[in-house]
Amino acid sequence: MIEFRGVTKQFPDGTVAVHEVDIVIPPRKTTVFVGSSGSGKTTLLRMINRMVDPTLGQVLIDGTDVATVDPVALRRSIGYVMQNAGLLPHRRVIDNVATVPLLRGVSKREAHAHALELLDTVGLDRSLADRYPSQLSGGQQQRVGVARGLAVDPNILLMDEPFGAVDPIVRAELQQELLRLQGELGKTVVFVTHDIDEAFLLGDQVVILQQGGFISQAASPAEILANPADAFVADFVGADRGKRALHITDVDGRQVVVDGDGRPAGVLTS
Ligand SMILES: Nc1ncnc2c1ncn2[C@@H]1O[C@H](COP(=O)(O)OP(=O)(O)OP(=O)(O)O)[C@@H](O)[C@H]1O
Repeated sequence: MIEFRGVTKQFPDGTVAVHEVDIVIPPRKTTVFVGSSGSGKTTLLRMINRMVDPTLGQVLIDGTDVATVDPVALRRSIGYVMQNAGLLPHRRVIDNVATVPLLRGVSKREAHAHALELLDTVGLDRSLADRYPSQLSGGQQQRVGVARGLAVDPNILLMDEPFGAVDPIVRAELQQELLRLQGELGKTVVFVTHDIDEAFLLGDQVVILQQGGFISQAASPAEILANPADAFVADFVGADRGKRALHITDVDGRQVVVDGDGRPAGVLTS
């Protein structure tokens, strides 16, 4: 379990990125931070592995304040996947995946064998292992980024807009892959996005942030849709514009569910 207790982050230039955040991130579930640009999502995420330290308050992992843990050791024990995959361009795919285990002292043979298994896990052919990142598609690079994040077998996987830079079709594939992986691996995933649809698809818990790093609501997608905490949330999730309002129409005796834009969403069965 990860817990933020009264966490505020003010940068030296005076910008308050995160304001008095209290939140519990349950284990083995996916929690998504969602909000518009500059609402403090990345800053919150980076406080988990001490890439950023809070100005006030505490971040605890299983009851231990991360401020008491060596930052390098902490970072090497937590998976981190970033936008554009963040791969090292002059290193082969297999070396990119094996980077952190090698730094932790795992033998090269073992690290490479595990890296090949991880390519299987993320749905990449092992024949790609010897390529360089520039010889892969954007979606393949992201998968390598996920494999690298999983390479130390972390309990916690941090993902910062990992699918932001790929086209919508590849993005939908990667989202489904993450759902599959999460079903198999059961990591504590903390995922950042500015896309509410992605948040609702992936999140067991969705945390909606406003400018200034305030949490408007933290709940399951169903709870947020049913009971948006305030007008900001209602607007952000599109509830008040009828975007997500579903209704039922009768087509040849079958009840078809149609969304606010008139698109069929499914058929009602009893
Ligand atoms: N090192 C820094 N120094 C000063 N201000 C910063 C620093 N890093 C972030 N900020 C500011 O803190 C606020 C929150 O930034 P953050 O990157 O956490 O937001 P975000 O929600 O992740 O945004 P985006 O979706 O654009 O990545 C912004 O106003 C940003 O300009």
